[in-house]
Amino acid sequence: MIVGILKEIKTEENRVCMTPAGAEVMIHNGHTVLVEKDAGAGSGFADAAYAGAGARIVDTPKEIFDAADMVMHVKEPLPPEYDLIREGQIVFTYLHLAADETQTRALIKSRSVSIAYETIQKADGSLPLLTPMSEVAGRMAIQQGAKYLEMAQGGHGVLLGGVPGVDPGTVVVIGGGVVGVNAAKMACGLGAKVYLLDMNLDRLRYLSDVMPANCFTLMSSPATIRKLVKEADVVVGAVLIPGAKAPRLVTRDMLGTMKKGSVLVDVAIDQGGCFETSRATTHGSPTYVVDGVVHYCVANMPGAVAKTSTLALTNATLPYAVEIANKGWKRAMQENAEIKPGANVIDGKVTYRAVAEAFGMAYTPVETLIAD
Ligand SMILES: NC(=O)C1=CN([C@@H]2O[C@H](COP(=O)(O)OP(=O)(O)OC[C@H]3O[C@@H](n4cnc5c(N)ncnc54)[C@H](O)[C@@H]3O)[C@@H](O)[C@H]2O)C=CC1
Ligand SMILES: CC(=O)C(=O)O
Ligand SMILES: [Mg+2]
Repeated sequence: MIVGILKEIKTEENRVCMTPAGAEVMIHNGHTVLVEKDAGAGSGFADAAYAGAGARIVDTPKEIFDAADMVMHVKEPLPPEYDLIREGQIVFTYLHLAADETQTRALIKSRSVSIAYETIQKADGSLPLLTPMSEVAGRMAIQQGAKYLEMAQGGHGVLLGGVPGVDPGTVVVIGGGVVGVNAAKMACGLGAKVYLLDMNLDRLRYLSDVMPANCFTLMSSPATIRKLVKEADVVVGAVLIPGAKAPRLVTRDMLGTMKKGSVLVDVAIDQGGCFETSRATTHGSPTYVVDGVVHYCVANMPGAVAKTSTLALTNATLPYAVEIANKGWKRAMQENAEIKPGANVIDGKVTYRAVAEAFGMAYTPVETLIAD
């Protein structure tokens, strides 16, 4: 198979979807790897390192889309790329379609085989290609929250850890999955008072066992969220219903009850966001203010710490990419039950139920497309 490694074009996105070490493994499996010029530069990988691993460097994304059987990215395809995607071409990357109807329609039109990192799923329900970036984004959420609490950044001037004789800040984390637990750990480490909310009681039992004493676990409900946001200095949105649009948990009305200069960090913005007033922002212009509350809603947070993130992401994606390249997408989905739910849009059909439901489109079970 010819595998194409595209350079990211999203604002301030410095990650790359495959390292030179990954390219070497792909090539040892008998594949040809094309790498767009400077694709790895933001993550510290020079073209020469890819060439040394046996990859071919090409000048333009068009050359990659024209030649590759499978194109890989980190972030979703953007409008300048839509018309370059070819029928039958495998597109393997984060897609987050339930929050993006334009992209969904573009992928339908392309008749490509679009496989989303974020819906590849293990039998225990975990999302192995989302987890590493959720670890990064969860940890970053507290760095960002702490920064935007500073007065020069629009915050109300609270130090999350407090100091002897002065109360620490209060952090409310909604969603106790990978993002949530990583955010809560960082906030606890700084010495903040941390509330960690989830809807899953077994998960709350586990969290209450493993988290430090300054982390309080609570069952998530509108009433609990309404009460806690009034006290919060930082609220982190970290919920997920896999593949679906995020539920709106902090409403416009609740926002009005929050402290001026408090900070919302909506990590779930890539699935549409879990605060009613959230809209996606970029690293170039990461925040805006509504009702005096600073909103940070960057949809590709890990892109800002690309050296860590690229390594963490490619550790997770490479085995799946190699399996898809070795077997082709159909056999990979027939033989690996984790890859099958990655199918989002295939040959013009929406094959992920939550995406179809988000836009009232017809749903085609992927099983009907991979049967021999
Ligand atoms: N903005 C960015 O750069 C990044 C965003 N993300 C996003 O962060 C979000 C969270 O991801 P993960 O932590 O990996 O997911 P996860 O599946 O590990 O955790 C989600 C948690 O939310 C809980 N939940 C669902 N509904 C809830 C509700 N109403 N109240 C409280 N909890 C609720 C679930 O029980 C689960 O424990 C996803 O949308 C993911 O795509 C992840 C990485 C980077
Ligand atoms: C998960 C995701 O969207 C990201 O890492 O950018
Ligand atoms: Mg998008």
